[in-house]
Amino acid sequence: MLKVENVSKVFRSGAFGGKKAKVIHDVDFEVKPGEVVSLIGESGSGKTTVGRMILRLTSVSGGRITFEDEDISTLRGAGLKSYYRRVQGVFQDPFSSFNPIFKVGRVFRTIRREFLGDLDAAAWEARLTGALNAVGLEVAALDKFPHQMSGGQLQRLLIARALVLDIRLLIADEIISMLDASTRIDVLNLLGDLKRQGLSIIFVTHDLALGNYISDRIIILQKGAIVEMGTTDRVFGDPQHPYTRSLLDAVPHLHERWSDAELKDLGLVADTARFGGHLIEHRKDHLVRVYS
Ligand SMILES: Nc1ncnc2c1ncn2[C@@H]1O[C@H](COP(=O)(O)OP(=O)(O)OP(=O)(O)O)[C@@H](O)[C@H]1O
Repeated sequence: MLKVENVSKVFRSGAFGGKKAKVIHDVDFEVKPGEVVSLIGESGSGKTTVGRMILRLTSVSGGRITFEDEDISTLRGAGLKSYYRRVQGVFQDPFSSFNPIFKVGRVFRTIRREFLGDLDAAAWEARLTGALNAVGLEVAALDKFPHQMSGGQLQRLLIARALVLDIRLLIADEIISMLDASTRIDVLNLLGDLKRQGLSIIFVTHDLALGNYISDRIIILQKGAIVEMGTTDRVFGDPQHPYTRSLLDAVPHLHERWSDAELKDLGLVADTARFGGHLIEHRKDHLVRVYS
């Protein structure tokens, strides 16, 4: 579905763009329908730049990106609009996506005007209600101002804004790093639900523990290059690259299960695991609670 083929990125700076910095080196990977792929790496490793290139927010310097067999760099006008109906991004700071002086419903009116002008009022209402319900919000939420909502609710609204379109791929760039533990679980569970409904997700994170929980495949980026890529079980269970190993070593207790006695002491069920220093209770693919 999405193919990122030998992509590189050079940023130019200085007078007349004389200074060049190559920040992405021959990045090559694929995302299949309904697949969650995590891009993991330290700050500055190039995760956001890769996501922005896929979203065409920044250009590609070398290689190419295709979505459903179309080279996205060639898309213009109606073709580009159609692309954004299928591919959308949600970013780290939800507050920055809303203008504080307008009610949050405005972002949905903008989306309708830009992409869904052909829908009549009833079809639009049905679509909007469906998208909001999918993220656990009511239409009444649209009447609030951003400051009247929590970070998690705003993040849900942004996901709903993407869902109101016919998206097939969501780029989720550090979308839970600013949320508190319980809201993180809500948003992760929501992503899990969307994946089960067939949505592909590129989950950008520096947090290996969360990448572990949510992804089918893991891509480890270091200084703009992929150093390791594979199924989540393989990368976490048998890391090949020293950089992956060092990232894993930095996460305490990954994969370590609490003993039954410990769980009993805490009054928890056995289906509980400890990820990255958090104790995560999960049932049937659903996170229930995180204990820090
Ligand atoms: N517009 C730009 N101009 C010049 N350099 C840039 C620009 N955007 C990003 N970079 C550089 O590209 C490199 C990769 O940055 P990027 O934001 O993609 O990394 P990241 O892994 O997403 O980091 P973080 O987790 O901190 O967001 C960094 O060295 C950064 O300084």
